[in-house]
Amino acid sequence: MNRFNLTVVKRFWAIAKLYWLGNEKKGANALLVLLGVLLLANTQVKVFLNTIQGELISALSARDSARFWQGVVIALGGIIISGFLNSGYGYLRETIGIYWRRWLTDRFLNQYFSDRAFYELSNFNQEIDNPDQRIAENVASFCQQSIQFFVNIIESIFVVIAFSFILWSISINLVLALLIYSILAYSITIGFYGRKLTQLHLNQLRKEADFRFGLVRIRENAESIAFYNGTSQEANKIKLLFNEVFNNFKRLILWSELYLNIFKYPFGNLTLILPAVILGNQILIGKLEVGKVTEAMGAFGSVAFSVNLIMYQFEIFTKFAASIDRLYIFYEYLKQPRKETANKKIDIVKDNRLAVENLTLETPNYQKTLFKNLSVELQPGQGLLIMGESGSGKTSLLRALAGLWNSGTGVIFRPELEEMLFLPQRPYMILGTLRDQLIYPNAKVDVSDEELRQILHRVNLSNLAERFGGFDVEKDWSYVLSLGEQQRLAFARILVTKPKYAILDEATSALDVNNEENLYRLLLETGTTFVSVGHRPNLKKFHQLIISVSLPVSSNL
Ligand SMILES: Nc1ncnc2c1ncn2[C@@H]1O[C@H](COP(=O)(O)OP(=O)(O)OP(=O)(O)O)[C@@H](O)[C@H]1O
Repeated sequence: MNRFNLTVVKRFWAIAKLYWLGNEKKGANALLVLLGVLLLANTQVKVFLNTIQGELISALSARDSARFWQGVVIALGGIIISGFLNSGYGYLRETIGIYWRRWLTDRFLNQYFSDRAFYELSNFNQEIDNPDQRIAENVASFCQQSIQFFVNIIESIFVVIAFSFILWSISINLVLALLIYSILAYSITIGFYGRKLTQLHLNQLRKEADFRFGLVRIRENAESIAFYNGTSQEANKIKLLFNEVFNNFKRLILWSELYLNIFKYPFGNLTLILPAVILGNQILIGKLEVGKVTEAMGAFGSVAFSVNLIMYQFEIFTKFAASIDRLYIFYEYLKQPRKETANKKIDIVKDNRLAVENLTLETPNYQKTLFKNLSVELQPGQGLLIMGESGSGKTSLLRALAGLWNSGTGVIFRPELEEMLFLPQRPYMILGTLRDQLIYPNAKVDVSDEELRQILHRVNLSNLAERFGGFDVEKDWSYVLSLGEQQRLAFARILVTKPKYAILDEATSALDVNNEENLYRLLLETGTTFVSVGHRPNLKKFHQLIISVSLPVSSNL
């Protein structure tokens, strides 16, 4: 096996063993054994049918009618049994695949959401493109294709063993020819075409994902694009992405269809004449019955097909190898502990208060120092207002409080994140019902519809539930609500969740002054300790502490 193959196999096993040696191994392996048994039975039927085929030809050439019809009846029995076996193992194969996929998807999702890997991936990491495609598509093809390959390999082994005996019994030359044929086929396909095709498939997967992601972004930002009248810009960009898909695909089919098939088909079709060439002489001198050539051709073809499975399914295999590669790199990335920033790292100390001491904050890659030596402490129930020019680092300070950014020095004292509710600058509307929106980020909260209705009334969204048909109706809320309504809805989460601490990043910026002041009055009533970022002077009266961050003191570039 060359190095290319070894890497693929090693990478494959690193992921596959998680399931097959993991906590579900008993059930999974039992199904696999059952699959093996069905395959074995299927091979036996195949061998049997092949022998009967030779027998029918021999009976015809001997003009023996009784022998012929007896053969037909037996063959029909075998054909019916093969139908049952094939459908049984096909069903079982797909069942194993989908169970494995469910398990592996779950595993990837757990890691994707743990330690906020998804945030790091979408903000700081450029190596792992399109994680969504890796979880949705690559996991699927990994599981389903591997089962398919497993079936093919096991079936091949059975076929090779069973039919080799038959070939051996007819002529040893057949077995030798088969051996040489197989070695040649294997080394040419893997050695010559393997690496190139895998690389092309890898590129194709990436480019297809980029193209799709481009289209999803347009859907998500449809209104802004329409307002800007940016359609021609967007169309050009998407067309460029598709062009990449097109160009790579052209290279791919050049290799997979033209160059590979020029070798694959003639080489495959050789099996049609080779047995006749090898046995021809013996038939001509009357040492063998004609039916033996038919039998040998069937057996030779089956073994050659099985041994050269990799050649016949080479395209699928290289595509599969590309999926393994993408999944393995993703798996390795998720597995490692989330990177700690090298030397200058802000300390977070869990405490029953919110305070920062000598905090110097930098952008994640240390390009810019946002502010230096900031110290401030909040007493329970107090509010802190952070003001300052755009780009001065107000949101970044909140990112540091949440632990999303940690480049810099100093200490942050804060409670567990579960006790803090963050309302980001862009109100985030999850997919789901109105109730889901209100109780977010909790999945379940013990509040009645009546209480929710009252809360909506207090944030000045009185008829929202009625407008959309109740609390259980699913909508794309970011489309059907105005920005100000979304901000009020997000604010209502504070009244539902009643967190000890709330962090508001310009959470009322889209509201008129009356609505904004109403929300802050409600916030004061709850006794929550809070930090707000805002620009309007009218906010000052709701906060005991006010700090102003100024534009970056230095650039580290
Ligand atoms: N992921 C990032 N990597 C590097 N720099 C970033 C990143 N995100 C933001 N910045 C930079 O950090 C600086 C501070 O950004 P921040 O969002 O904290 O500003 P802000 O004061 O909240 O601004 P605004 O009032 O406009 O919302 C900006 O110069 C911004 O360009």
